[in-house]
Amino acid sequence: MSPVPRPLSLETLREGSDLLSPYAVTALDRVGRAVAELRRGAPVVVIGPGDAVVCVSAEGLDDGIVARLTALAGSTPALLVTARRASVLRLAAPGSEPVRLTLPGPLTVDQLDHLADPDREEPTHPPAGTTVEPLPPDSGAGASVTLAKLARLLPATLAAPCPGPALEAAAWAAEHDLVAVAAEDILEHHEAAARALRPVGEARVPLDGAEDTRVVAFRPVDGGIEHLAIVIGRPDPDQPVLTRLHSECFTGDLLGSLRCDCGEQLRGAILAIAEQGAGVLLYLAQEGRGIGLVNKLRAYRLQDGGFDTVDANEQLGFDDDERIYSPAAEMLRHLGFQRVRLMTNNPRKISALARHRIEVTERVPHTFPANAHNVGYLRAKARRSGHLF
Ligand SMILES: Nc1nc2c(ncn2[C@@H]2O[C@H](COP(=O)(O)OP(=O)(O)OP(=O)(O)O)[C@@H](O)[C@H]2O)c(=O)[nH]1
Ligand SMILES: [Zn+2]
Repeated sequence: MSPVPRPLSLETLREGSDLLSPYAVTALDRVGRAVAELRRGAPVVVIGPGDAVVCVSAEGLDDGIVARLTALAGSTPALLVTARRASVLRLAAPGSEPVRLTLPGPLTVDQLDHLADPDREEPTHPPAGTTVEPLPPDSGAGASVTLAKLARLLPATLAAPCPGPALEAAAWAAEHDLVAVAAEDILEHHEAAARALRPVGEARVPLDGAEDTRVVAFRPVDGGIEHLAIVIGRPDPDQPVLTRLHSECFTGDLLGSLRCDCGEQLRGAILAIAEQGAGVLLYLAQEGRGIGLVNKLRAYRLQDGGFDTVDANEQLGFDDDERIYSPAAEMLRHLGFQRVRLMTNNPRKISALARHRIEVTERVPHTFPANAHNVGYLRAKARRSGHLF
C-alpha cells in the first residue's frame, strides 16, 4: 500500500524522506534535481530557515516563464544577483553575497536580461528607482543564487516568496509538482558531494610519454560529473607524491587554445611526472575556474572587450575563482596519499589542500613560456590572483 501523503516539513525534506515518492531521495539528490529543473527553465522552491521562494533561472527567460512564475507565486518576482554583479551595475558594494533588486514598474524580459547578463553590446543602466537589499546567503532567496551557480548558469534568479507560511512551502511545492530544496543543502552541496565521491571505474591507459598509466574515475553519489585521477607509475604512499591538480579546460586541453596555458600544463605535467618515475594528476571537473564552459565563453567575450580575466568573472557576477579542492583531497585519500609535492603556481591550491588535511611538503613550479595570445592572461593571474611566476 502506498504511504498516505502528508504535508512535508523542512525537517522531513532535509532528512531525505520523500513521503510522496516510493524512492528515497537524499539531500544530494534533491539539489541535483533542483539543478536540472533550473537548467530546463522550470520553477524550483528553495526553503530557508525563515523564508521560502519559488524561482527560475534568470538565464533564458521569456514572457511565458515570467508570467507563469508571477501567477504561481501570486506576486511580482524580483531579480536576485550577487553583490558583485550589483556593484558592476553601480548598485551595491562588491562581494559574493546575494542581493535582491526590486525594479520600479512592470518587469520586462529585456530589462531583466540586461541586468543579469553583461554579455551585451550596450552598457547596462538599471532603471532609476531600482532598490537593492542584501540577502542572508543561507536564506531561501539567497541560496537560490548559489543553486544557479551549481547549475553552471549565470548567478542570478528571478524569485518571489511562496504564497502562504514558509513552514508549509514544501507541501505547497509538492501540491504544485515542483522540486523543493533546503537552502542549507544547497550551501553544503559541494562538500557533501566531495565526501560522497567513490571510485567507479579504472583502466590501464598508456599515454604518449607515460606508458605506465592508470585512469581512475570518481563519481559523486548524486550522479554528478566524474573527476579523474591519472596515476603514472607506482607512487609510493609513504613518500610525498608528485601531484598536479588540473582544472578542466575544454578549450586549452582538447582544442589546444592559445588563450590560456592549460594544454601545455596538462601535457607538461604528464611528461614531468613520467620523467620523475611516478605521481598523480587529478583532472578536476571544474571548467573555467568553476563557472562552467558556457560562462567561460562569456568571460572570454568580455575579455575581448577589454576586461581582464578577473574583471570578466566579476562582470558576470562570479568571484574570480569559484573552485573547490575538497574533491581533490578526497581522491588523494582514496588513493592512499596524504602528503604531496604539488606542481602549481597557485598558492590557493596549496592552502586549500592543507585545509582539507593533505600536507603539501613542497611547491614544484609549473610554468611554460607565454605566447602572444595568453601573455595578458598570465600577467593578470600574477598581478590579480597572486600566481607565482
Ligand atoms: N573563468 C575563466 N576561467 C579560465 C580562463 N582561462 C582559463 N580558465 C580556467 O582556469 C582553470 C585553470 O586551471 P589550472 O591550470 O588547474 O589552475 P591555475 O589557477 O592556473 O593554477 P596552476 O596552473 O596550478 O598554477 C581552468 O579551469 C580553465 O578552464 C578565463 O579567462 N576565465
Ligand atoms: Zn585553459
